[in-house]
Amino acid sequence: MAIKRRKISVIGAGFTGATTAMMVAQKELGDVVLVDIPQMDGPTKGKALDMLESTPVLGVDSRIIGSSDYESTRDSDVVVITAGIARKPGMSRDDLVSTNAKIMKAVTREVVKYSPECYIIVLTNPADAMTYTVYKESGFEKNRVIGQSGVLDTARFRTFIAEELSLSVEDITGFVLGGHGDDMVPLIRYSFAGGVPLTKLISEQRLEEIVERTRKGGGEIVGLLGNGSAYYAPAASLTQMVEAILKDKKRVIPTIAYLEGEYGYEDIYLGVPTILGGDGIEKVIELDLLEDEKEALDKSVESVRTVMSALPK
Ligand SMILES: NC(=O)C1=CN([C@@H]2O[C@H](COP(=O)(O)OP(=O)(O)OC[C@H]3O[C@@H](n4cnc5c(N)ncnc54)[C@H](O)[C@@H]3O)[C@@H](O)[C@H]2O)C=CC1
Ligand SMILES: O=C([O-])CC(=O)C(=O)O
Repeated sequence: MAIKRRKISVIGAGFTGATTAMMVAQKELGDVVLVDIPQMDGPTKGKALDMLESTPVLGVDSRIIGSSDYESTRDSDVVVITAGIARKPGMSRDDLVSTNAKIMKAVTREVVKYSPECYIIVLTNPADAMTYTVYKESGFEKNRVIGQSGVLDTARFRTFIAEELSLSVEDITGFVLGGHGDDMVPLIRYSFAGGVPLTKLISEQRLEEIVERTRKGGGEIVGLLGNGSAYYAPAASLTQMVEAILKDKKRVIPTIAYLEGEYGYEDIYLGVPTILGGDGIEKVIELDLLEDEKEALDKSVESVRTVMSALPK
């Protein structure tokens, strides 16, 4: 039997969606379908064609098309959802909940109709509550609906630590747990520079400042951009997750996963370390937490539950 080309659909052709489509194509992870609303049909097709015309120069054979018709997404292996509104300065991610929840429901119905076997990765904010919404609307198993926050939040933390120590970003590891909000929990105890605990290399006060900058990392970019939110690092994070699934890499990365008792929480999507591979979230990894770490995570869970309580029933 002939080997089938992989297909990745990206819903929402705005800043994050278009950048993700380009990065996924550049890595030749498969063919890409970029989808937006009918009113954006021309610009969506235009962006996709422009990307396609870059492939001879880049030397990659990914086909890229733009569309406002979900028929084009038929039989996708992975669908990335970036559709919805982004925050502007002065807003919190949680202010997006009601508008984006409606969009998630509409988008999910179309995605499921054409790709009932796919894996869905959700980026749209507030990401924990939106991933929960997509999970409920899709009727998929929990491992097939995955949210993005931890790769990005950890990448920000790693960037700031690498800058502080003048070391390669590659040699900094870390985990950020909890909801994708200002009370996320960067876990210092599980973060290392070349295997050396960060507490041996950076003062407690400086680490606290870096944790605080990480927590507010999204807001820092929103403030600088003035009219939208981050998209290069979010797109790189999504691309890493798509790759982990399509290549069955079994990466140990933080994702927004559905919890059924892990860490003591039930019926919630939350950022936790997971194994991401060919069957989506193959395992939630439970780290031992100290009392203050658990308290910080409880606080983050409270914030996620508050946002969830605003979801349309
Ligand atoms: N979880 C995370 O770490 C991150 C989440 N985000 C979130 O991702 C979302 C997208 O951000 P951007 O791409 O910067 O926004 P954007 O405004 O550039 O793009 C959003 C696109 O979604 C489209 N859209 C709206 N309704 C749609 C529908 N029903 N079907 C298909 N497309 C639809 C819009 O036409 C627009 O092109 C926002 O909610 C943002 O807050 C952004 C960065 C990181
Ligand atoms: O801050 C935002 O609104 C976008 C986002 O989630 C991030 O960049 O972390």
